[in-house]
Amino acid sequence: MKTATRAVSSLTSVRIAYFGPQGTFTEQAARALAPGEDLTPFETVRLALAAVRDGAADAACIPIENSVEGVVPATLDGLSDDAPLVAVAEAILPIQFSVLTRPGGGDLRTVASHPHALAQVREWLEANLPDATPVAASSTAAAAVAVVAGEFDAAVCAPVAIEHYPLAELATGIADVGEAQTRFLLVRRPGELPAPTGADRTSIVAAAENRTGTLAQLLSELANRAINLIRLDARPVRDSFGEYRFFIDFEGHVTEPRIVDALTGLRRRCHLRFLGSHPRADRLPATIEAGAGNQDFLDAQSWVDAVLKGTDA
Ligand SMILES: O=C(O)C(=O)Cc1ccccc1
Repeated sequence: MKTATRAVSSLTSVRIAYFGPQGTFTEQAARALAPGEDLTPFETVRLALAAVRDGAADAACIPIENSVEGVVPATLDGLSDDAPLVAVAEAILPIQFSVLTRPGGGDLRTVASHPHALAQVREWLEANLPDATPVAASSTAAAAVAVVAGEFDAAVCAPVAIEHYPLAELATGIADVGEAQTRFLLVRRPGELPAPTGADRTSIVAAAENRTGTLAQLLSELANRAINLIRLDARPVRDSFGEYRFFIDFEGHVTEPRIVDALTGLRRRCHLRFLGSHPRADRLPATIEAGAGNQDFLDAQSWVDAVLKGTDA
């Protein structure tokens, strides 16, 4: 299976929490992001993140977004609540599914999986298992565990799940949308940042006030500096209906002068949480427009410094 990853080489002998149980897509991503490391499964994204926050794990691997279904809400909420965590690496996995059942067959009345997985095989299920009721499970592999326990009749899983559970493969390689991909993050407590590569992603959460033009003003801080926006999602703040947090990803790394300039502009306008700067799994280099490169920002700063010193005007 082709996997695009940017691994963090300094991650030696660390304990990695991942969204499990064994056999999830997230476990595959964790193996790609932290090869050879000690991996520990957690039942939910929130528990994996809590393990990093309380020091039980040094990093956590979690799914963040899917090309078909969009963001994983539990991940966005888990990163914006509680103590800050930052992403230090990402992996993008191609996603296809297997349908697993108990050996020996029997009626297939229920089919369980993670909601993102069910949404990605809806047409296949309607055509092939029209009598099976889809049931949400906490993860694809949790659905396999439940099938082994007799709670459901079939599970939509990662193809590797068959290696972990005593189940039979009813179908494999299925996906309503070919080329579906999911992006995963490796997150740690704030500390040393991965070095800039020229093909980086910076992620922030902005808690903007509900006023006319607020979001446009935030985005203009990026647009005015020719910084390419690569993701924008809103999540409700939960305790105040109609209020949202904006998850904003853009090209570039927090150590670059053009990004520092944008972040200070954004910070003046609203409360921010920094969610990390790390290499992009797709290795797409940042778009740099004429007059908006780091040297242009440094030159402009030098001119202001010279004006202040009285050596230029
Ligand atoms: O449940 C899993 O296996 C996960 O890792 C989450 C997920 C679910 C569906 C597609 C990609 C990732």
